[in-house]
Parts: sequence; structure tokens; C-alpha cells
Amino acid sequence: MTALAEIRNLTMHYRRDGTEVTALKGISLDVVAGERLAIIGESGSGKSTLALAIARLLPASARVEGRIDWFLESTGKASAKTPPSALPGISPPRGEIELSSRLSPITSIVGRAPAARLPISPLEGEMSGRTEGGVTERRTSAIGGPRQPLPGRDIGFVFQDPSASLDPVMAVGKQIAEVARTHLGLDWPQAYARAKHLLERVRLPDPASAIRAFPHQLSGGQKQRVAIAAAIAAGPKLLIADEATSALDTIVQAEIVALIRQLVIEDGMTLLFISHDIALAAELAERIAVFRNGELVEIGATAQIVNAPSHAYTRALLDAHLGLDASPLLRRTPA
Ligand SMILES: Nc1ncnc2c1ncn2[C@@H]1O[C@H](COP(=O)(O)OP(=O)(O)OP(=O)(O)O)[C@@H](O)[C@H]1O
Ligand code: NI
Repeated sequence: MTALAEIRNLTMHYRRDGTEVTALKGISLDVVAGERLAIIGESGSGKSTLALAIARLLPASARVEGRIDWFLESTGKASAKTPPSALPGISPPRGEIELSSRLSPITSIVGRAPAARLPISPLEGEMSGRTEGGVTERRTSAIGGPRQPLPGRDIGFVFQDPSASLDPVMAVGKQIAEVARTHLGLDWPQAYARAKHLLERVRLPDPASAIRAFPHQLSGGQKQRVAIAAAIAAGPKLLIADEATSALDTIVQAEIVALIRQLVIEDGMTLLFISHDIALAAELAERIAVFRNGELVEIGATAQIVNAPSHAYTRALLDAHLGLDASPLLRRTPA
């Protein structure tokens, strides 16, 4: 198992009305390359904050401690297709630092050689005992080594409300093509060809005409398919779906979950699936992390979390769900 990202002792505070809200408390977990990892927990438990921290999209006022180490190959799928001119006129190392300071105070330290990536557990032990008297590592600049992820190129993001992530006055084909153009350095005809192919892959009916459709001409589920196409247009390593199906009715929800699973497997992506719905998470994920009040309550293989949770809170989540709709969970229970 190779880590795509190692999150260590991540603590995150928002400032609101002069007071600080601690949204994440000392989170340490690995996102394993190629896995489907679900983050579950009730409203306000810090799920979205974790996703934003990983994608480095936190508001500038957010205060971050801890670190996220990335293990992206410098000659990955997306970057291999990316001529230097497609990057915004800067070399990747400078881009990393600029991006970090512009989008969020979190900067990650990536200095270990690829060969040093595998043995993660000794480091974890070392880190957990290392408080360093509250020393904040967030000001440390990225220092050499593999590159930092670029949102849009290395990380695709799908949110709950597709209307919020789609431009209402731009044809959906152009919105997808623009992602491919920006991050893959394609010209417009190439980018449109890719957009059309992506609309086929997300199974939008009649992709040839859908490419010219505007978001308001599509249903909620169709808009979410477009948002997914845009999110994967640059061939990201990591797809983050934050309550991506929560606004959809049950049947469409199941279709979108199946679509996400298929695309993730076909493209060899890593998936971070954020949901308050443990049954939905269990349908899709290989591992589940349970959050509560900004803390990681437990993390484990889906079958273990669902069938033999070690924490009372997880059991309560399961019980609450069993009362509502037991079938998806019961299907997973071994006979
Ligand atoms: N921009 C913000 N400014 C101030 N506080 C925030 C901000 N965003 C989130 N919070 C607070 O941080 C905590 C964690 O919120 P977060 O959105 O990460 O939870 P969540 O698990 O994603 O919840 P939900 O299921 O409702 O989406 C909450 O207490 C929330 O009120
Ligand atoms: Ni959220």
C-alpha cells in the first residue's frame, strides 16, 4: 500500500466573529493511492474542512497546524501530458508556494525520496508522540521533492450542489473543455473532443447536443454528471466527492454512486467520498473514517466498520441508519 497523501496531526481553526472554531483536531491518516476512502460523520464534524484542507482550498483566515505530505509522481498521467507552457507561466515549485499562500496557509512538506514513502507506520508512531510544544509548521515552504497537488489538475472536486460549481451562462461542453485546456494544454478542438468523450463516459443522454446545453436545461442528476465530467477532465489522481449525491433522490443517488465507482476504477483514481450517510459510504468505499466534533473516531475496512465497529459512536451511527433504511447495510453483513 502506497500513500498518496499522509496527513499528520492536522488541526484547523476557523475564525468567526472574533472567536475561533476548531474544525479539525489532530487528525492523522493516510490516503492510500488507488483506494476508495469514505469520510463519514454528522453535520459539523469536520468532513468538508478535511476535504478543503487536502485540496488546499481553505479560506485564508483558516489557521492550520500539522502537515500533509504528498506523493505525486512528477511524471504522472496528467503532468506527462502537460507541456510547461500549460502551467501558469511558472515552474511547479514556485507554483506550489504561491498557491499555498494564496489559497490557504497550509503548506505541505514534501522532501522524502520516493523510496522512503513506503514505511509509514514508524513515522506515524514518531509523529504521534511529537507535540513540539504547539509549534506550527504551516509557514514552512514546500521544499523540493515531489510536487504539490494542483486543484483541478491533480485533485477533482465534486460538491453537493452542481449549480454552484457550474457557470450558469456557459455551455456545459465549454466548461469541461476549459478544464482540459487549462490543465492539459489542449487546443479548443482537442479539448472539445475530450469534453464530448467525457459526456459519453458520464452517460449524459445525447452528448453531441448536450455539449451545447446550458446548466438550467439539465436535471439535477444530469448537472451532477457534468460536474463529475469537469472534475475528472484533467485526469486527477484524487477525486473528492463532498456530499455529491446528497441533494439527489434515491434512484439518481444510486446511479451517481455507481458512476463514480466506475470512473474511479477505470481511471485508477483515488476517491475521497464524503457523506453523512454510512450506508452510502459502505456501498462505495473500501475504508471508512468516522469523524465526530473534528476528531477521527475510528478508521478501518468497510466491513469492519459496518459489522464490528470498535467505537460506540460508530455503532450509534449504524443504529440510526438501520432504523431508516437497513437494506444497503444488511447486504454487507456476512451470512
Ligand atoms: N468558513 C467557515 N467559517 C467558520 N466556521 C466554519 C466555516 N466552515 C465550517 N465551519 C465550522 O467548522 C466546523 C466543521 O464544519 P464542516 O463544514 O467541516 O463540517 P461537515 O462535517 O462537513 O458538516 P456537514 O455535514 O454539515 O457538511 C463546524 O463547526 C462549522 O460550523
Ligand atoms: Ni460538509
